[in-house]
Amino acid sequence: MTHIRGLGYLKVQTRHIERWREFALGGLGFAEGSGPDPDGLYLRMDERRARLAVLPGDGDRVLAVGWEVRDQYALAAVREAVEKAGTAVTALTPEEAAERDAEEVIAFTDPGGTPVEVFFGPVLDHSPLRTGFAQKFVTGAMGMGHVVLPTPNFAATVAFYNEVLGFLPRGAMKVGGGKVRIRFMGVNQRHHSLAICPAPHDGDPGLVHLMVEVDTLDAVGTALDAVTAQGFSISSTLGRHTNDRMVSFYVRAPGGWDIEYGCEGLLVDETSYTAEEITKDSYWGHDWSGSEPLAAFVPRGK
Ligand SMILES: Cc1ccc(O)c(O)c1CC[C@@H]1C(=O)CC[C@]2(C)C(=O)CC[C@@H]12
Ligand SMILES: [Fe+2]
Repeated sequence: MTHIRGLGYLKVQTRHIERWREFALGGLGFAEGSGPDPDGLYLRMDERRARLAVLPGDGDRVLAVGWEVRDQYALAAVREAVEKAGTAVTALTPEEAAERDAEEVIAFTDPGGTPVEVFFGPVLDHSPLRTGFAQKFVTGAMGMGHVVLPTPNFAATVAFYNEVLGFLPRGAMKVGGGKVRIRFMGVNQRHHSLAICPAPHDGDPGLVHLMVEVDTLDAVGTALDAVTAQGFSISSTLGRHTNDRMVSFYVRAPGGWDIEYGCEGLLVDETSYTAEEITKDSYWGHDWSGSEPLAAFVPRGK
């Protein structure tokens, strides 16, 4: 049983805030939101003030992966489980929680080095949402999307999410000549809210990709045209994944990680689902041959 309901927010730092602004607003059709840092880029997808926060800084790295729980009791249960597993937990101050638009937040680092936050009580923004292509982002009970995290401690990281945080296994795919498996995990009807990938190091950028889902194929195609026209590098062409049936493309964000932008993701029925092993990432498409190397997979110093 997991208390975690979905991916709530993602906070990243970048050296390229102006390029990020063009990318997210004109290219991906996020709506501009609001937040505490006047120089920050706050991106709205729904009735939250910001789902994706991009803050200017001296590097490109993930600052927090925010997982949402139902209430204060669920948050206390998560805190107890993480502490019992021997991981130090920080309870953020009410001021720090308010900065994240949440009532209460705890923070800790996972075995791969990713900064994790767990929160309840998101603050809502009820003003009309105007997305760039009049598309709707698929969030709600499915959370904001999924993240793929790199880790140099693969087994420990997978065990932490499954056994301490209670993420449900949602299948795997062999990589690296069959020696290791990428592992997918879910907490709601979205096939995966998280995937864990073996990587040579921790540290920057600490992300492989963030997937966001929209309600129409036309919005996916429109975003693909827009980021292409803006000169962003397409890491993978359009394709349909075999596990979550998502039709998506991947585009390189400033900072060396990707945004996956898709539609038509599967709804998992837990009464019949069993964890599968896929042998192809996609039924068609998803040509990665033009991809610039993902920073998470390039050994340090190269
Ligand atoms: C296989 C798969 C199914 C559903 C997804 O949402 C999804 O992101 C993936 C994996 C994509 C994966 C990646 O993100 C980094 C580069 C990878 C490891 C490849 O080189 C092939 C599969 C790619
Ligand atoms: Fe993905």
